[in-house]
Amino acid sequence: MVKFLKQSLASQLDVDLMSEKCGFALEQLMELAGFSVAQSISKVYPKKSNSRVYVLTGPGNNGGDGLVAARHLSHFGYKPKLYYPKQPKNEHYQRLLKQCFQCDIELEPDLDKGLDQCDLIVDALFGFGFKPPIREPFGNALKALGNTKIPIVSVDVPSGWDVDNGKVDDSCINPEMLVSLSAPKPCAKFFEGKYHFLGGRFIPRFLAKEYDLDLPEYPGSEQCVLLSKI
Ligand SMILES: NC(=O)C1=CN([C@@H]2O[C@H](COP(=O)(O)OP(=O)(O)OC[C@H]3O[C@@H](n4cnc5c(N)ncnc54)[C@H](O)[C@@H]3O)[C@@H](O)[C@H]2O)[C@@H](O)CC1
Ligand SMILES: [K+]
Repeated sequence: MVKFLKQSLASQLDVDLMSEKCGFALEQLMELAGFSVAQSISKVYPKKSNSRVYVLTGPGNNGGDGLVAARHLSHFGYKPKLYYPKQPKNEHYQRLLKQCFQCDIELEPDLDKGLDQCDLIVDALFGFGFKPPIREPFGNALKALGNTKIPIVSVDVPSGWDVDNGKVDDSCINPEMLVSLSAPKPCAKFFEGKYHFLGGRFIPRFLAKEYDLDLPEYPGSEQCVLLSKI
């Protein structure tokens, strides 16, 4: 079984990946992370019955993964829409959003309407950078996700959960699928959904060793691996 990467170490790993030590750019990692999320979704939710995907996109890199996943899902034949209430001004995010628009992905700022008209939700609001308490408008969005019956796919961390300790109360969201990125965070121990994937296949072997990560084998050239299925 893989080891869990607690919040402080996940941030440190991120820094190491993008330092001179490893030489990655954020754009590269995010592309691979988001692609692995889209690929995981395509393995579980057939596009015929789950084509309308509402991607809830947060203000940080977890949201960036959501934008990348939305673009790839569109290429795979799904019909994503975005909830993106806090759009960062920096060029990287502006480019990711433009790429979504060029794939005919629209914004749906009306949360109720977006949830009403989708078959699948991608929760890309917050990952390992989340620090409670929640600030609006995201409290509202999480409340809506906590009440819906539509399946939720959470990117890296179920949004609103404590990264190291899991659910903070009964109103927390219950994703059906979790795609952990690079390595599962400790909150994944409390995940009770059906499908737990690992994606973000970019950790160099020496770094995995340094962080004492026992990563599973990815099958062939796949970008994701199913860790457990209930
Ligand atoms: N090393 C990796 O594995 C990689 C991780 N990536 C993604 O990057 C994520 C981490 O990204 P970040 O460090 O940007 O963090 P997040 O995107 O998890 O969250 C940070 C953002 O959320 C806001 N925020 C934090 N707490 C809040 C609260 N209580 N209420 C409202 N807003 C709040 C912050 O102001 C910031 O904009 C990972 O979970 C993963 O999805 C990938 O993009 C790239 C590589
Ligand atoms: K998330």
